[in-house]
Amino acid sequence: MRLPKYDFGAIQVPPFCNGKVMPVDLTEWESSGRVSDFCDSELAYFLKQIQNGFTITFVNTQYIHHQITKSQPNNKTEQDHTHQTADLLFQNLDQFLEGHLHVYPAHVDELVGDLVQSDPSITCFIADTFHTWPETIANKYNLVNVSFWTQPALVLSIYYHLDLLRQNSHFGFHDKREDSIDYIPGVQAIEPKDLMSHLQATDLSSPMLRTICKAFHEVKRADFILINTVQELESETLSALHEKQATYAIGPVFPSEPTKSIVATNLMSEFDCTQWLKSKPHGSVLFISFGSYVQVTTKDFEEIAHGLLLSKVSFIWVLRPDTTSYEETNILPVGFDDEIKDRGMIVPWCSQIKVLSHPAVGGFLTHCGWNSVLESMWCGVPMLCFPLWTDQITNRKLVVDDWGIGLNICDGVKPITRVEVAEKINHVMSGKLGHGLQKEIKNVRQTMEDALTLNGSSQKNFFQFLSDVKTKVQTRN
Ligand SMILES: O=c1ccn([C@@H]2O[C@H](COP(=O)(O)OP(=O)(O)O[C@H]3O[C@H](CO)[C@@H](O)[C@H](O)[C@H]3O)[C@@H](O)[C@H]2O)c(=O)[nH]1
Repeated sequence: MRLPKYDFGAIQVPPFCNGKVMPVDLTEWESSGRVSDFCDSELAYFLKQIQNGFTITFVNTQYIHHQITKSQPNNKTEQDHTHQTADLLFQNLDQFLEGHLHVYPAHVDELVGDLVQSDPSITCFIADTFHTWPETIANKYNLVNVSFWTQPALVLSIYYHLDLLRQNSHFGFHDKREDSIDYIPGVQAIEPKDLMSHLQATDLSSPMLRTICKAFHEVKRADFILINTVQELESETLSALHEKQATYAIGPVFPSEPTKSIVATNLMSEFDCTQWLKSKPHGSVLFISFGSYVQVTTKDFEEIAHGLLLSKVSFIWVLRPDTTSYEETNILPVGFDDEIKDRGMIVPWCSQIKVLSHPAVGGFLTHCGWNSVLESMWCGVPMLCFPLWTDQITNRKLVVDDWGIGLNICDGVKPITRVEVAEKINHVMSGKLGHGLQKEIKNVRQTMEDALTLNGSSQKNFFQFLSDVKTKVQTRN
């Protein structure tokens, strides 16, 4: 079913909610290859699981839908309704967020209204926690409101208690307090420097902070919150959240055999690194990736490149075409290719989880995006942390300070230097330090595996969630 095109008015943002509405049998969808084209694999798998006893309608954005269609040269059945506004997405984040706040909700409202009218059996509404409108819309159409959180419980809990941070002058002031934050329920004392980057800002009127304040006000009124984390890893934080609201840790949300997954995580084609990895000794290769969209400054990029040369380790480096804002296509230092020869491999994209699970890989230099952290833990690969913004700053604390499964690449205050990069790489890849990290990460992997077994916490939480949703729906009816 395709809904009519909406007019996005004066603010030009990528068209959101009028994309593709898929009343899906995901089994069929997958075998027809459509899931594999889908860029948000977390959500696809999540939907597949949740299908248990439910019918799912998946609403995709028109922009993403267009990207998917474009990537399929043989797909002649889909019409292209999309404006070419994609580049605006990150070129002007503020403008994008203004659209997100002011234009988007009306369209979601209209879309959900149409859906509910055409199918009155729709009872439940699942949306990403960062959205600012779920409560209003769920209420209007009498739907059970489920918030889906894609970062650690620690990060959710901090956003959840923004009011406390403000009362204590740790957020929203120019001369913020610099002492530890020890009053967030279920959260051990945390330093202000470890807060998410958005909370380090002081301009409360910025579109980002307005979005955050509104979204985390809304989430308090959700009926249920699903979190892509593991109960045993964040038990105190989750218990404290659960006292306030029904919260379910159901992670890690990726296929139980991710290396066999047919779900691509991006529309860029994946470079196959297997043959190259086969030629390398066990645990000798460092994998480097900064996720799907953050950019590295040109200075940091250069220091990392030189640090790699100095370290002498073998590596695979994912360099997306937009990894830095360099205009030139060749962004690597002069002579880099000659120096690395067959020691290093640069790829535009690959299957990260396949690379991480290869025995030749012994370390991961990561920006600490939550999916990367989960995947690294799953594959038992110690991390070298280079957080860039948002939750990555706080995720680093979990990885290095709390779980002891990674090292900092730098102190986060002074700029990184090539010498320090090389030293840290060598620490992770060899010697006593590396072995200690490996021991800890094996325990974490075991915890994750246990959570996913039939009697494990994530499975149990998930079934509890399904049962609670059914009860809630019945009560409402
Ligand atoms: O060559 C590559 C590089 C990455 N990936 C995948 O891309 C995803 C990257 O996700 P993540 O590590 O979470 O990073 P971002 O794409 O940067 O994720 C955004 O969303 C996350 C979840 O909300 C946040 O934790 C991050 O801070 C935010 O930047 C992972 O599944 C990787 O396996 C690949 O498959 N191949």
